[in-house]
Amino acid sequence: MKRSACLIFNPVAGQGDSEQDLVQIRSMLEPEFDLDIQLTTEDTCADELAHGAVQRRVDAIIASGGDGTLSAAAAAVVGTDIPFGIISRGTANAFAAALGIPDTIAGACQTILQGTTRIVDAAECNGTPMVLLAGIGFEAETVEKADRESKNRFGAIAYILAGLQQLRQLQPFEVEIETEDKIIKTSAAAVTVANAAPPTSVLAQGPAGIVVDDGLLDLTIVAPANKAAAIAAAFHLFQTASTGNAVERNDIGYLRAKKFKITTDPAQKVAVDGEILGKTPVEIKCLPASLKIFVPTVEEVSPVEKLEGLPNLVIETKE
Ligand SMILES: Nc1ncnc2c1ncn2[C@@H]1O[C@H](COP(=O)(O)OP(=O)(O)OP(=O)(O)O)[C@@H](O)[C@H]1O
Repeated sequence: MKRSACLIFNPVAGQGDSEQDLVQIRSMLEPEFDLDIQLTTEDTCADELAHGAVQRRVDAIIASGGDGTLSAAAAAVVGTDIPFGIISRGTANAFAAALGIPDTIAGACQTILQGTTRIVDAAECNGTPMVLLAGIGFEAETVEKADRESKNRFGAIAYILAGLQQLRQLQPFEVEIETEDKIIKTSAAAVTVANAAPPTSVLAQGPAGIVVDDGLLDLTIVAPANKAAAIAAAFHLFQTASTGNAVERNDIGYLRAKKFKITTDPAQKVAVDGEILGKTPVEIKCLPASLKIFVPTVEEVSPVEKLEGLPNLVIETKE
């Protein structure tokens, strides 16, 4: 008998042809799964559909859409033992990048079909489930500026444009961060608490790698003195994220803990997994080993050599 799976599909996500995408997903998954396809609408959000599927005790829940759809569906699956599949069709696809899942439809479906699962941590921000990260200050303002129209026109560049626009109005704030064993007070322009983060979420990249199943959250504080320092700090974070080194600048700090209580003066906007949640204060805690996700059987290894395409290329193999 085929396994049952609920496919939650956002028909307006991303910039592709969603009818064609759905045909491709069905042709790959239906031979293996008895698919119950549920389309999101303006009023029926992915978490409502995923909650329904959890109650029906399906064998798998698969979400397909942008990061908004994926994190809303994941939020409903957190704390259950139902495996969760991700098929990204959005603008930034941070969810897939953070969890090491292919962002092509074929690669994502293949990952689900192979059936390998991994149990990862999730988190909770003021009671709302979170899988990736909470951005306080700068990032939340950027999320709000990268609106639907801008994403349709510019794709992922919308976030960079919104970030540059936001840099012009860099507003530092006072922050108090309380962990299980200390209270830290400082000034900051951005505070980011990550359970998992893609390399492109530069403001989360203080530590030398964010581990998604260590039972801990990683907090990064970015506190540049001016716009030039902000650009230098962002570039440094970008570099450290690509090389896997921890940051070494006085205006960037980081720490790890199971939970954080964060207050700011003045109150700052908070974005959780790319959606505006509200304003500070927030309490964020790790929910260890609470989400089972389909992952590739073999981790993709980045190639160590790339020579093809170079002009007049000759490669001689030595004896
Ligand atoms: N059928 C629909 N019609 C209009 N809006 C919808 C529909 N289904 C979902 N939505 C809206 O889509 C938003 C979620 O979009 P999602 O994140 O999946 O895609 P995206 O915005 O293209 O991707 P990204 O977040 O990567 O930019 C939610 O705000 C939801 O209300």
